[in-house]
Amino acid sequence: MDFAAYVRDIKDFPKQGVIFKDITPLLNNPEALARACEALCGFTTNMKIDKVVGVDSRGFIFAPMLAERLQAGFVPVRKKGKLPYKTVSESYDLEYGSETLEIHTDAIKKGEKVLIHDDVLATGGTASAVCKLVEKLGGEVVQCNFLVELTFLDGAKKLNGYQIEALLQY
Ligand SMILES: O=P(O)(O)OC[C@H]1O[C@H](OP(=O)(O)OP(=O)(O)O)[C@H](O)[C@@H]1O
Ligand SMILES: Nc1ncnc2[nH]cnc12
Repeated sequence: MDFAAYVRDIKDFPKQGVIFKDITPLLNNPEALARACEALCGFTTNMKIDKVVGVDSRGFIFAPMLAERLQAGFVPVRKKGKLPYKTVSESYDLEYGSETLEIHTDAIKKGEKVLIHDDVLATGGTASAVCKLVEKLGGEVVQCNFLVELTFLDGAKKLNGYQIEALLQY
């Protein structure tokens, strides 16, 4: 399927100079949504996955669907101040700002195999912060998968040593 036909460019959002990859047309189309989910699952064939981590907020769209299909648990990584229990946190820069992400301390057990999912890999700041959070809890990151990778922003370099998969590359 031509997934690219369902991702549109929005110029200067959320800031001047950024070309925002908007995945809502893909979410809006039942066939594209189902095929995208299937393809993301396909990246993990023959892998044992205990937990799927989704990143606040657009990572929350597919990560629970992937978890259900992979018979894994779902773990939300949230922006600062949103998780109610004890957390560990990590601050980072992304394409258009900086942020702090948090995870519950009991969300991942030592040695668990973890798939990290987010909609977009841009500079890699977000995903590498999430890898650090998982590892702080003793989890093993077995793959980071994305709908979209903006290769010109070199996010893969920041994720050196991790397996990265993306449905679409620009
Ligand atoms: O590779 P990076 O440069 O770190 O950028 C990628 C991150 O940016 C976006 O999230 P954003 O923080 O805009 O939050 P949102 O999902 O709530 O829109 C996107 O969903 C990724 O999480
Ligand atoms: N250009 C972009 N489009 C959509 N999400 C993003 N997150 C970081 N950069 C982005």
